[in-house]
Amino acid sequence: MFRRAVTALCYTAARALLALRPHVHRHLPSVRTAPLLGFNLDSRWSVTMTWPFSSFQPHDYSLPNPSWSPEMMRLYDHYNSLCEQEGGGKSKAPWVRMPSYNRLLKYAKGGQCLSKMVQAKARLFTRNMKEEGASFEYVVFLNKQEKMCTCIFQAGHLLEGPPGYVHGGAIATIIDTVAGALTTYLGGLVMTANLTINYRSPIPLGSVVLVHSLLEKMEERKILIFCQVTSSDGSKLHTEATGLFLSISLGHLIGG
Ligand SMILES: CCCCCCCCCCCC(=O)SCCNC(=O)CCNC(=O)[C@H](O)C(C)(C)COP(=O)(O)OP(=O)(O)OC[C@H]1O[C@@H](n2cnc3c(N)ncnc32)[C@H](O)[C@@H]1OP(=O)(O)O
Repeated sequence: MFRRAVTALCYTAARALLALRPHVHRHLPSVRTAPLLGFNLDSRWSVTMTWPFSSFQPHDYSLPNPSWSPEMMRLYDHYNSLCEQEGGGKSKAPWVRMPSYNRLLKYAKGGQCLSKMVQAKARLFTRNMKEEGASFEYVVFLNKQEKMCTCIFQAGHLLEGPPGYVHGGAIATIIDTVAGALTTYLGGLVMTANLTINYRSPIPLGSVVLVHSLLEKMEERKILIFCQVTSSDGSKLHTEATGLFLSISLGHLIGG
């Protein structure tokens, strides 16, 4: 009974979201589900926020906070200056800042009847830390024309792996997140099927790096992405990765 109610609620939210969207890109049918992940793609390929559950606007974690270092702010200001501005300025600009929230689908149930406690407390892995600057501080900029993303990532002290350096799992997480953001833009709801990572040089804890994610190939449901993590000036290669993402239906997430 509860399970059916949750499923019905999800579909109702999805339908409400789709109704909000006046235009759907004709060549990418699965992009219809993108609003579920917190952003909306209109006919000009801009990204605008949607929030289906109430008039309450959730916190956008991709905006600057006091923990951002001068280097993080410098890069943020640089990419932000390349973006479309509210009110129509730079409307031809290819770059868009992607908003980022700490939950995606409020009543997701992971294919089973999750307890109300789990549902209420579920938070996106990369946005679950209250202390600003302690773990993942990042902002993703999307280049619509080039089908690529650049993420500015500041790795906080709780992401330590080897002493003084970032944990390989944390690096994999930010790569998965940035590639996931790009593939969500390109293909709607997606899941990571395969991630292959080569760690080339360690990332100092607390430093700011760039995570570049680029579309390599898109064949039906399969989206192949290439990623590189470099120092903030681009001179040092830290990590390279390829990722295979598969477009999925909403049913794959919320179970049958
Ligand atoms: C701003 C907001 C942003 C939001 C930003 C959000 C960021 C978060 C991003 C995090 C993303 C994640 O971590 S996702 C969590 C980690 N991933 C998972 O848990 C996925 C678990 N796996 C699955 O659920 C499933 O295996 C799927 C969905 C990946 C695929 O299942 P399926 O849909 O049934 O597809 P299936 O028929 O098996 O395969 C379809 C085709 O893909 C191929 N294929 C399938 N898997 C693989 C594979 N690993 N390697 C090679 N090829 C594969 C098959 O051979 C087949 O090819 P052919 O015969 O057609 O040629």
